Amino acid sequence: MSVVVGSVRGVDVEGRIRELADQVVVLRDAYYRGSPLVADAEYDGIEDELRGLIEANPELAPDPNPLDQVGAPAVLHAPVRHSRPMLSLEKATKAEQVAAFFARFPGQPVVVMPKLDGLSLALVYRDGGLLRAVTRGDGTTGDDVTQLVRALVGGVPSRIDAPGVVEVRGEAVMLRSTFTAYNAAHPDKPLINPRNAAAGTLRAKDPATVAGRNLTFFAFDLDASAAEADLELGLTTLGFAAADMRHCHEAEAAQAVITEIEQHRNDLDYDLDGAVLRLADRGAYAAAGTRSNSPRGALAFKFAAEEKSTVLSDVLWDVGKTGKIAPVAQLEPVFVGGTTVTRATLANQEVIKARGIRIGDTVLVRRAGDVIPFVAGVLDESKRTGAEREIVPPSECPSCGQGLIEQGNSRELFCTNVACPAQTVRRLVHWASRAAADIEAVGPVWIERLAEAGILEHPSDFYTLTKDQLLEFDRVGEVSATRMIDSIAASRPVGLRRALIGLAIPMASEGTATRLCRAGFGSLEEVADADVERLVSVEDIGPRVAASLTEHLRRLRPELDRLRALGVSLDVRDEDLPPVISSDAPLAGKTVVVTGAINDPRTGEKVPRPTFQRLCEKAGATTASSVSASTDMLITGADVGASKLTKAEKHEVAVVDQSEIWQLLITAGIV
Ligand SMILES: NC(=O)c1ccc[n+]([C@@H]2O[C@H](COP(=O)([O-])OP(=O)(O)OC[C@H]3O[C@@H](n4cnc5c(N)ncnc54)[C@H](O)[C@@H]3O)[C@@H](O)[C@H]2O)c1
Ligand SMILES: [Zn+2]
Repeated sequence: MSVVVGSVRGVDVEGRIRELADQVVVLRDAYYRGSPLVADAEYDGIEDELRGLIEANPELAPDPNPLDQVGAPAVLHAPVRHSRPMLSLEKATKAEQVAAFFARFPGQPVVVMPKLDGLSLALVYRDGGLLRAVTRGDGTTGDDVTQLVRALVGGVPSRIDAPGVVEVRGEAVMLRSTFTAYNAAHPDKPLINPRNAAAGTLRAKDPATVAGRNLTFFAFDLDASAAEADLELGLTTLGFAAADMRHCHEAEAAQAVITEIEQHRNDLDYDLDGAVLRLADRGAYAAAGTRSNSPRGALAFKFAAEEKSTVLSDVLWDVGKTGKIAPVAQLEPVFVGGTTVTRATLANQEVIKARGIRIGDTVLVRRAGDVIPFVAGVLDESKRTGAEREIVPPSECPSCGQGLIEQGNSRELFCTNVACPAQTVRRLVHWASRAAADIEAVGPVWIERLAEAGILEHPSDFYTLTKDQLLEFDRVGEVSATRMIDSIAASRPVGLRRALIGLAIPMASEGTATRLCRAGFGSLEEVADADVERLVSVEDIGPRVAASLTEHLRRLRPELDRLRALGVSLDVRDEDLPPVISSDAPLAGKTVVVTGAINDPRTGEKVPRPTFQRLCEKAGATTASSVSASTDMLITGADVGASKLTKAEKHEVAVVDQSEIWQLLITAGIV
């Protein structure tokens, strides 16, 4: 499209190129200083348009061309020149571009790995000792951040077993778990996203000011005269955690790995914004050389954006099932994380205050996987017109009008009225939800109508509904009334675990319900009658959760009796008991590690690794994520990384092809 714009505007092309080039410079500068003005996806759009115009009109290329430059002329505290430039990467979004990359290097194996979203670091070792750690900077000169790296970055060995000068490059990321924990502990100064957090951490002048902001290093590049030719093997032999690399010999296999990485991007504890393809052989990579700002021997495949900016048009205060009143952002529709988002959470009033968010602001919205979209912060405050409005928390419940109470450090608001209509509806909707009783045919709209009519207040009321009662409502026929009654009836065997989930006890999670079942509780009444002491003896149940369980279940005790009387089972179900593994299970007592791509041999279909691991567990195995001395067996799928095999060899672990395990699973009747 950008090229069309250029040719239509004709004489304007030169002006447009200048405008875009200026924008790129300004946006990069802000970004590398730690306060981005737009989301990455929008910045990339500007670069793409500029690139398109310059390709169509090479004679109009600006001089200097910002697209030929890397990073930004950052403010450097302690400049260090790199041994060779730290470059950007050529970008691809289509399978044809992957095929073209393979065609350029016939016969060369390629590793495909996640493109981690952090910041790159060069680690220089001399005679085994860490000499310095340097940021990318403008690609030629970076900042010496050795002190900070020693204090805060995990995965950087202070000594390695290698002579002479060795340079390892990789990405320092803030793990998602660290990011979440940090923001929970510092509601007054939240970090906007893990990438920005990592970059900001290594810009600090004094490690003390960024305590707790721990980062993790994953290596993806190695310069050493006496190391293995294979990149991954070279890195892991020296003791570095490498980005998960998969060896591929042709474009199709690489494309499959790229797709797999994208599909599983949210199972990982770090952000990734794409996959990187790179020649596996270090010599071949070096021989391929570089362009003005990117190596020829690598290619970055970009994934769909998980962050975008949009306008916050309003804030509503939503009453939840536990009475919590939470701010919900109303957004101008924006396509992010694979769907169009119009609502996002704003957490609580303290978060709003800390992030300085106002109605009318251009905000950054983040949606990663199944995580509820949330407003991460305000972008570009200079866009404010003065028409923005403060976000004012309500002083009374938007549903029942009762005064609110504030709780905890983040001053969360609660309506404590047990008869609050909004809460009643939310609790009923929760009881009917899939994770609980799963009353599929009675959706939220119906629940609200039935509650308004006064015939639905407690979960037990579902089980007294009659077809005649339903037929009295507008637009309800015989068929839908029967469907609803049948669906309610089918939910009677709900059982201990899902009934407990359905009752939405504050602080009790789905995991709490699972653990109570596994700990030997036979019914919900038994949980309700247990004292705190017995509850805390269950693994992972602490005193606060136990107190909440006893308090709320005691209040709900009459409701449990009503449910029972109406034929609802609150007993533990077989499927919720710990699996019984007999000593003759085919993998009993074995600790196994699964690696590579797993396919069901009967259908040829791909099987996600966690699913296959669960099958192994059913066969008696304990699964682990990495090979160690206690591993009994490494189960290999297709395209296995060299490092796992080397490690298995080192620890004398049996390497077993997946086909043998499938055979065991089939014979034992597990699949
Ligand atoms: N929001 C903004 O205003 C703004 C402004 C400028 C740049 N940006 C963003 O910054 C990025 C700019 O590109 P860039 O040149 O910094 O990075 P890039 O996207 O070209 O990729 C190069 C970088 O990828 C990293 N990387 C992660 N995993 C890797 C792996 N396995 N192998 C090799 N490299 C790996 C390295 O740090 C390397 O420096 C883009 O994502 C862009 O959206 C945003
Ligand atoms: Zn209320």
